Amino acid sequence: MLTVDHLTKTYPGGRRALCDVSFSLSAGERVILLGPNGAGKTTLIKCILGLVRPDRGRVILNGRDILKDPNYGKEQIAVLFEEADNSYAYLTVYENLVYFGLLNGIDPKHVRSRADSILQLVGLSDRARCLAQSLSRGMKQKLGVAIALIKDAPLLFLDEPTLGLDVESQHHMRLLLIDKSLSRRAILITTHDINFAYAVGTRFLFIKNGTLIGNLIKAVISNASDLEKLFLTAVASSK
Ligand SMILES: Nc1ncnc2c1ncn2[C@@H]1O[C@H](COP(=O)(O)OP(=O)(O)OP(=O)(O)O)[C@@H](O)[C@H]1O
Repeated sequence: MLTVDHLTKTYPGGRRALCDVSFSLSAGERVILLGPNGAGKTTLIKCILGLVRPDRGRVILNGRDILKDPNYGKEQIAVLFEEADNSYAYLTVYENLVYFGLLNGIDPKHVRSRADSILQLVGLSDRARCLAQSLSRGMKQKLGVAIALIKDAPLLFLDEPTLGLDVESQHHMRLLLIDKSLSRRAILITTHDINFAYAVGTRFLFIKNGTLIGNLIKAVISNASDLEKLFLTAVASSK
């Protein structure tokens, strides 16, 4: 579905944020991007989305180069950035979903029932009539995911989706991401939470200093502490 091919990026006046990064992502996969602070995770997502222009490389989605055809990329990828407040404070939860559904081309005849089912999926049905501004941080995060999901894009990118969530909300986020209703999508997630990563991921990419230093499928990893050990070893042994 998605092929990232030799992406390289140096910010003006900065050091290299991405160095020859290549990987692929198929439908049904939940790929976790793990890396220390400043490793290049957000830059990678932004380059794929065309929000940051890479110096070199290609991003091929269903055979089309989305760096040359950014509208196709925007259509096909839903994204939630770290701590991004993507909702309108003075609309209710439900109104936000209907608004973003319509904005993303959902048929007006179906947008309400789709909003209902997404709210149920993320566990926000009982808050449907609340103003977005009245939600707690965790609930806002759920609304953010709901807004990303209503787009019905085959690719979903989530940048640190559990940041600031309490234990129960983290648990719900895990259940949501492995729910069978999302199983046909390809999901790319950045996180620093190893337990969450292991519970949700089907494959793990390790990145350090802009370079991919590991690409492991879940079958070769026994548990979350094994994942942590493999990650720390890869980070320690790369320059
Ligand atoms: N707009 C920018 N201008 C200059 N340098 C930047 C910019 N954005 C990021 N960087 C630098 O690029 C490198 C990669 O940053 P990036 O935000 O992609 O890392 P990250 O892995 O997402 O980090 P974190 O885990 O802390 O969110 C860092 O050295 C960072 O300082």
